[in-house]
Amino acid sequence: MAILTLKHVTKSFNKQTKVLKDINLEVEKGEYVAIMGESGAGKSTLLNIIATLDKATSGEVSLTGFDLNKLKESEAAKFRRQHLGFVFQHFNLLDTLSNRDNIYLPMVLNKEKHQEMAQRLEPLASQLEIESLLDRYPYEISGGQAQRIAVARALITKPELLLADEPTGALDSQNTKRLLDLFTKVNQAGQTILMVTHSALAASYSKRTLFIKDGLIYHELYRGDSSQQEYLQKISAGLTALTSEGGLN
Ligand SMILES: Nc1ncnc2c1ncn2[C@@H]1O[C@H](COP(=O)(O)OP(=O)(O)OP(=O)(O)O)[C@@H](O)[C@H]1O
Repeated sequence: MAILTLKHVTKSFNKQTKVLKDINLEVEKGEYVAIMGESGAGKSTLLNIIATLDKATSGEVSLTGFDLNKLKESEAAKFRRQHLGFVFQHFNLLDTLSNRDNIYLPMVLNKEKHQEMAQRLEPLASQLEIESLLDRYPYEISGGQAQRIAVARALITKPELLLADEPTGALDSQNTKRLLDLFTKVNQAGQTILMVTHSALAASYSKRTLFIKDGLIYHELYRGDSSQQEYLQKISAGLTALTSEGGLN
C-alpha cells in the first residue's frame, strides 16, 4: 500500500524557473527511501511539499490518503503532528524545556494524557538509550545525544511517515553510525522513512535511493540483496555520474 503518492508534481517560486518539473513517486508502507542530489537540485523543496510546509504549483500529492492540495493552512499543523515525524540536521530542540518535555511536546499539542505519554516514552527511551538524559536540558547534552532525543520526539506520536532532512549532517562519524543503525532498527520494526541526505554512506542504509537532477527523479537504485558496501559503491557511482556533465545516459 502506498503511503505517499506524487503525480506530475511541479514547483515554481517565480515565472522563470521551475525547481521541480515533473516528480512522480510512490512510497510504500515500510519503505526506507533516501533522496540525493546536488545542492540546489530541489530536495528540500520536495521534502517541504511532502511535509505540508509548502504547496506544489501543480500535480497531485497524496499522503496517508489525504490530498495535500486540499489541506487548508489552518489544518496543516495538526496534520503534521498527527501523521508525520521530523528529524532535522540541527535537532531543533527547545532549550527552555527538559529533554523529556521536548519529547512530549507533540503529544502535549495533541492534548494526549500524561499517562499515555509516559507509557509511550518508556520503550522508546530504552531503545534509543536516552533514559539518563530525560531530566537534563538540550544544552547539557552532546550532539549525538540531542539527535536521539529529537528522534524520540519524532517517533512518540507513532507517525505514519518519518521525514529526515540531513539527520547526520551535524554528527561525527561515530554518532552518524549510531543514528543510522537506529533508523535501520526503527525501519525494521515497520516505520516508513524518507530521508534527504548529501551522504552516500547515510543513503547506503536505506532500501532505495532516488537521485534528483534538473527538477526530475533522474535515477533510482534499490538495495535489493546487495551488501551495504556494494550498495554504497553503487550510490557513489550514481553520484559521480549525476555530477559529471554527461550524467547517467
Ligand atoms: N522560497 C524560495 N523562494 C525562491 N526560490 C527558492 C525558494 N526555496 C528554494 N528556492 C530555490 O529552489 C532551488 C532548489 O532549492 P532546494 O533548497 O530545494 O535545493 P536542495 O536540493 O535542497 O539544496 P541543498 O542540498 O543545498 O539544501 C534553489 O535554486 C533555490 O534557490
